[in-house]
Amino acid sequence: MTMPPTPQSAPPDTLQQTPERALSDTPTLFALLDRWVARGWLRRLDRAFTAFLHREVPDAPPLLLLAAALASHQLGRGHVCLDLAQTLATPDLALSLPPEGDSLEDPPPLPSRVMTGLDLDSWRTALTQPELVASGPGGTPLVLAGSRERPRLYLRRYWQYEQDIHTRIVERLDNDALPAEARAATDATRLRPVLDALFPQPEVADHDDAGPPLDWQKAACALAVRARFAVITGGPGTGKTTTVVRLLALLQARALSANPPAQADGEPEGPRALRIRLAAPTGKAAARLNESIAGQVATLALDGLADDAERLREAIPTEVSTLHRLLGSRPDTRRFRHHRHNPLPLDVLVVDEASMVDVGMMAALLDALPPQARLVLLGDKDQLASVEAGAVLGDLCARAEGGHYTPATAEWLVQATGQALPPATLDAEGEPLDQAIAMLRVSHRFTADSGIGQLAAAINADFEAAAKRHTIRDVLNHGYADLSHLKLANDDERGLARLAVTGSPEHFPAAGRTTTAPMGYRHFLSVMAEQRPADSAPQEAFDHWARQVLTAHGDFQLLCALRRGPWGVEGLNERVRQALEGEKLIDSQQGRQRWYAGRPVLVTKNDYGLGLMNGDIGITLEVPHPDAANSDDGRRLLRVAFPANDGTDRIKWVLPSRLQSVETVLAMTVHKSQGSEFTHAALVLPDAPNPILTRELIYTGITRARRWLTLVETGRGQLMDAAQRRVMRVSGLGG
Ligand SMILES: Nc1ncnc2c1ncn2[C@@H]1O[C@H](COP(=O)(O)OP(=O)(O)OP(=O)(O)O)[C@@H](O)[C@H]1O
Repeated sequence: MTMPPTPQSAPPDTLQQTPERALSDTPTLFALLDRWVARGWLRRLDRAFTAFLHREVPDAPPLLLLAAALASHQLGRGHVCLDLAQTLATPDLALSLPPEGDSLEDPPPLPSRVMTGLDLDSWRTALTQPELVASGPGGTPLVLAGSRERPRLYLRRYWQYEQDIHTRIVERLDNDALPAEARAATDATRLRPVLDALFPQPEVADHDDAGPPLDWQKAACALAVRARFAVITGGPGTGKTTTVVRLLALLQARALSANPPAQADGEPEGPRALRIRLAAPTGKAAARLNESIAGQVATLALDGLADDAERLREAIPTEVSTLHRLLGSRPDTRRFRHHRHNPLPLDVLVVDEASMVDVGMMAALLDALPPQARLVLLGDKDQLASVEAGAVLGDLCARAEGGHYTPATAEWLVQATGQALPPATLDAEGEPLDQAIAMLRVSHRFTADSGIGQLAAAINADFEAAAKRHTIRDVLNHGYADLSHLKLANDDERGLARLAVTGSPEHFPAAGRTTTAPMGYRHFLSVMAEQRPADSAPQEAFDHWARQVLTAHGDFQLLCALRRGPWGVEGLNERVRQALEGEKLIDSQQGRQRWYAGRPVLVTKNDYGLGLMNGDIGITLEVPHPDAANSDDGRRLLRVAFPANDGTDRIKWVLPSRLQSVETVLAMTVHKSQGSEFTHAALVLPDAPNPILTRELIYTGITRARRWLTLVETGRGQLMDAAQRRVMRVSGLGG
């Protein structure tokens, strides 16, 4: 993009000596924006947007243009809007300043210097510009919303997204708008026997006189039956999938046993099964849900729920598609094939890993949903949100911990489930949205003796700083069998190499006492070397081999927080490549070859032509040259094997040269790892403080580990520092 011209040039000294002139003089403001762009503190896009506003309305006050530049900039950082009061309180947080400081000479003035003396009233007054700013619907490019004390400036499209999401959810929460038969179906006394059958009480009574502990899964299922919108949130292994499979069984059983409507000729039609669709934001997350849902549906006890249990089982789908595929994404446009005028042909939609869904996608999804259809969102509210603007699930679930169920909801739940809610979760003032949200609170994967579970809980706890540090230290020193705490010095190439190659099992307290052990990358590279079929073997043998290599690759992943630096993706990718080459597990000709057998790659952009989605992982493998397949002449070439991620176990073989947007994934950022899990995850923290290290990032990294976690500290204090820092997302959803 070429930079639009600066309206007039302002002498650079003016900027250094009196930077506050940028607030009253447009050329000075643009000179300042240019300096910020040159330093990477602001995006070119933000500057271009501001120049566009200036062209539209040349006398727009500089204070308005500054707010517009900063509002635009927030979108690239996950915020939906600019919170003016917060920006005045901490101006420097509005730009992308390098966390380690800008060491280059002659840095431009910081926002805190420019905005000295600016108060909220003056800023808000400058935004009174009817051609550019409105307080609601209209055609202006900007919208000023929020309260007088906390005004929020939006780019119109994002304001509209939030409005649409809010309106559509409110509509869905209104049960009175449901047809009478659907309302009757939420009759608690009719639900009770079905819920009792689907959620039997554990036979072993591990409870005291107070009665059995509340089964939140049963309560969540009941709440989700009541409305056309429901959220089930919970940490890893708390039973989100378990609950939703039972919810689908309940809804489908009811549909299949409903009185069939009469046809025109008086003959009853067969009962109509619900059209249920399952979706997830990434191909990887879709494949994972597909696997766990298929397992659960196959073993679900359905006796007593339907006359024909097998027919019911078959009517619960297990195929999961990506949201893009479901909505019908089209290359090079933000528009989808499905929208309100061409709604999705479905009755129930379940979206997993909803924490990764940004405002734009959520608005599109709600727009494409037919009015009577149900939407059930599943996800972990404590995980990192999407890198795109908006943390919709986190916003919706802001009050989930406290429940806020009204007495009416509590009473209904007693009748529907036979369970009383804990008094701490009741609130006579609870809002309609609260009644549709359930938080699962018991992990069935990470029990009390799991260090992964304990560490995740300690990082997430809302304790005061010293108590939190204490708890985290206790967990790390406890000696849990599944948790290794490793400290690596910056120059400890051998320690890093050992971790990457072998997984450093010797650092786990139970090493040697279990039949299986945590692995490193040697595992998948050995499977690749040892299980390769002969060149003359049929294609199926190569597909089978690729599946085994991909599965083995999922047994270990090095995760990190940053992209740059020795402990970021770039540094680690290179250092680990050298380590693997040193062990003769790969041969990249000392890094001269970009493509080599064993190179794992991550797709970084959707490629509709190849059917690959952002986040897909493939492994480069050596296969026989097509011309040499039958002659055994040893000619080979490299192809990258990807799982089809479409509910089948198909393998897609892609020529490396066709892959435009991929990167080596010997190390992966935690952001990119969302929606994936690894048998052994090694989370490497950087050696210097960095604001990107937050509680959400550490929690997300830790919970990528299914069985073993190695926490690697390379400096001092980064873990404790991060545990105290929360991601702050500015938005208007969820209060
Ligand atoms: N009430 C329960 N009693 C015993 N085991 C359970 C219960 N609920 C779930 N599980 C088991 O716990 C494991 C995790 O459950 P599930 O996959 O439903 O959780 P999830 O929240 O969807 O997990 P994920 O983090 O993978 O999304 C499964 O093996 C499941 O069978």
